Amino acid sequence: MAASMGSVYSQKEFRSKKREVFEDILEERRQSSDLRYAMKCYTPVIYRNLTPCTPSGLKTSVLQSLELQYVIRQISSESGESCESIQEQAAEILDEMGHNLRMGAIRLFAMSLSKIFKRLFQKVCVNEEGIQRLTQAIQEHPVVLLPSHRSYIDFLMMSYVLYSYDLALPVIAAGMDFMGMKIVGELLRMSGAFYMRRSFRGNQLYWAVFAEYVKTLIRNGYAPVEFFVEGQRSRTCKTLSPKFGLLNIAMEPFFKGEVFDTYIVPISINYERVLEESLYAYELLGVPKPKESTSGLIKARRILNENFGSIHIYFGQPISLRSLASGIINRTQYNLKPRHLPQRPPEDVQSFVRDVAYQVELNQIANMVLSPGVLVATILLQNLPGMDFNVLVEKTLWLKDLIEAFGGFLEWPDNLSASRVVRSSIDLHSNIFTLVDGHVTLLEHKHTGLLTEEIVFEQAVSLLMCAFYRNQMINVCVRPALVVLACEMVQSSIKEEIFRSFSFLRSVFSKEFIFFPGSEDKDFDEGCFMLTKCDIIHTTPSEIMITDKGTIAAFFLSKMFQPFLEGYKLAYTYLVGEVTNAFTEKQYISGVRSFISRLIVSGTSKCYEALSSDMQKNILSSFVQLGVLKRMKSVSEATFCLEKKMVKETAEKLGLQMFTEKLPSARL
Ligand SMILES: CCCCCCCCCCCCCCCC(=O)SCCNC(=O)CCNC(=O)[C@H](O)C(C)(C)COP(=O)(O)OP(=O)(O)OC[C@H]1O[C@@H](n2cnc3c(N)ncnc32)[C@H](O)[C@@H]1OP(=O)(O)O
Ligand SMILES: O=C(CO)COP(=O)(O)O
Repeated sequence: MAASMGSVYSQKEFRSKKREVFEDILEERRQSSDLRYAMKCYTPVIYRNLTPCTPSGLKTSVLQSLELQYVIRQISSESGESCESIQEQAAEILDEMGHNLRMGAIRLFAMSLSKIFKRLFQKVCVNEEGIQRLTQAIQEHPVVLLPSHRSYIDFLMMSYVLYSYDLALPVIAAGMDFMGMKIVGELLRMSGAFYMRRSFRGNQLYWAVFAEYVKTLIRNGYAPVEFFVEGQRSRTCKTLSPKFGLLNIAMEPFFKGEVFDTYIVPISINYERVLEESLYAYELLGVPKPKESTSGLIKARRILNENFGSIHIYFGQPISLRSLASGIINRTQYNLKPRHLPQRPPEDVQSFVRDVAYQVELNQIANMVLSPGVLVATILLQNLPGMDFNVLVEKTLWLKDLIEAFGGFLEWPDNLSASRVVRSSIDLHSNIFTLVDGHVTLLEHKHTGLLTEEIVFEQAVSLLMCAFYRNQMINVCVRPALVVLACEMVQSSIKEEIFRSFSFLRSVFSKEFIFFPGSEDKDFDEGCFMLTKCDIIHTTPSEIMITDKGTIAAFFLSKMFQPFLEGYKLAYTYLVGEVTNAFTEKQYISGVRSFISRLIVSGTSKCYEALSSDMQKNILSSFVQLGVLKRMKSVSEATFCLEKKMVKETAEKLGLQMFTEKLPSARL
């Protein structure tokens, strides 16, 4: 029943396994009383070895645990503070943290969310087999639910779906942002939220309380534990690199033999249109995220008049930790010390946790159900400022075949003509695309006069929103596309040279896209397999050639990733040409953003996507990894400085034109 790391399918096998039946759970809601649904008899499927425990009983058990008592004594002996006072601090942390799951709150949400979801969404489709697998898993072992994270709707919808299918409601790791929301903060806590600080490195007591709280939830099998391995909502709709801390904690009861097994369930939630789409674009351009507040929530009610299309929720194959770890993790090492002594995870466990996190995200990506709007956005971005509607329809059908051949899963309404499908996608995204006199254009991009920084900003907002939807399928294309880019950059057909260039690009873009650690060879082979399958390349044991038939597709894939390539080049130009001293991330982002904005105003570049703070943060992290930048930790804020010799050396060593070809002059 459960997939294990050894038997985990490759991307392409995963995708062929996805043609499952989806049920629209809003259909029944549109035909029967929401009040009856909210008040239904709810006797959920639960873990067979469940240790019943009230929210306050849970906190008491955490406070009295051997692990936490040990840490309290350790802190007391180091700090000289009394154990009683530290115990009080621990109790306060638990009061701030602890969930307070109540059926009353759940039923209130069931009623209100039914009305809200029916207003906002056309359908909410759930894969039935996924629910059946989850029902089985919940009864057998403690379950960790790991959904993708694109919207606040994610966690509301997760509990809503589990309630709808009479499954045990999850307890959910929630950032502190929500706790401060008047009334809502406590409502969420009563709906299963447990609150945690965004980051608590170095806070030994907080980490010990938090870790023991989560491990007690897992040991008791109290409820499925839900959290977002990405750590926050993705503003670009690309999967964010995983956070490991909470996952490591959730896996520890298994490592220590306190539970026989634990199921990790990757869940893919894909939106035809995301509520926060425009907020994300402004945030990526430097406008701070509005603080979560109840008044803000009430003001946002105007979106109830908008249509956000359909949602697809794919519950993936539950992954058995026991199967995954067999032959990889030597669990006897945990028996060498008393279990209650906190232990930093050993190296093999750290890399295992990292690998599980990446595998979960690759599963989330492989199981995303894409909508036609993703194709329209991708094609329009390559035909700015606009294009003929009929040509768009033709190209959309062509791209649909390519994406399906690459193993992507498209929800395409077969009962409608292609032009109807494209037309309804344009209508759904009428805040991004316009269709006038048979011509489709991207909003704000019809401008013909002189550009100013203000106009560039508005154009960037609509372009980033369009890129947001293209990014829903970018991980489906990344492997073949990097092979194509490598072929273009080495200007040779020698496979070995192309592989070297591919590996470099894969490491440069390791923060932009999700690659399983250490799987360069496998990713290269998979990229070549996908291109060969579509006749885009021809390979011999030592060569790779782009076929005549494949030039259009190759060009398309290359152009799709051009914004990333150009964005990294522009950042390199800025760093080498403009930066002299050490700088903070904030200084860098504002400096490079105005540098690029000036290039766009002057017509030297059209790389609006490089204005995004997400890309610039990834560039910093990537250049540090490459040794092009050095990161200096400091008490307040990390600073960076250019390793000039490394920059040239790195570029020559890797022989990549990306760093050697003539670049636009840095000083304007
Ligand atoms: C019927 C209808 C009902 C409806 C009813 C509605 C219900 C509705 C409920 C509302 C619910 C709201 C839900 C909001 C949703 C969010 O608010 S999402 C945002 C908050 N959640 C998360 O971030 C979860 C994921 N985050 C994490 O896992 C992060 O690790 C943590 C736990 C936040 C810590 O982050 P961090 O401090 O930045 O550090 P991180 O790198 O992750 O690792 C920290 C430690 O982990 C350990 N670690 C790191 N790497 C590894 C490794 N590879 N292996 C092992 N250990 C490792 C180390 O000990 C490390 O510490 P150091 O020794 O390095 O200092
Ligand atoms: O993840 C969160 C809410 O779901 C909180 O973090 P962000 O607002 O950064 O996404």
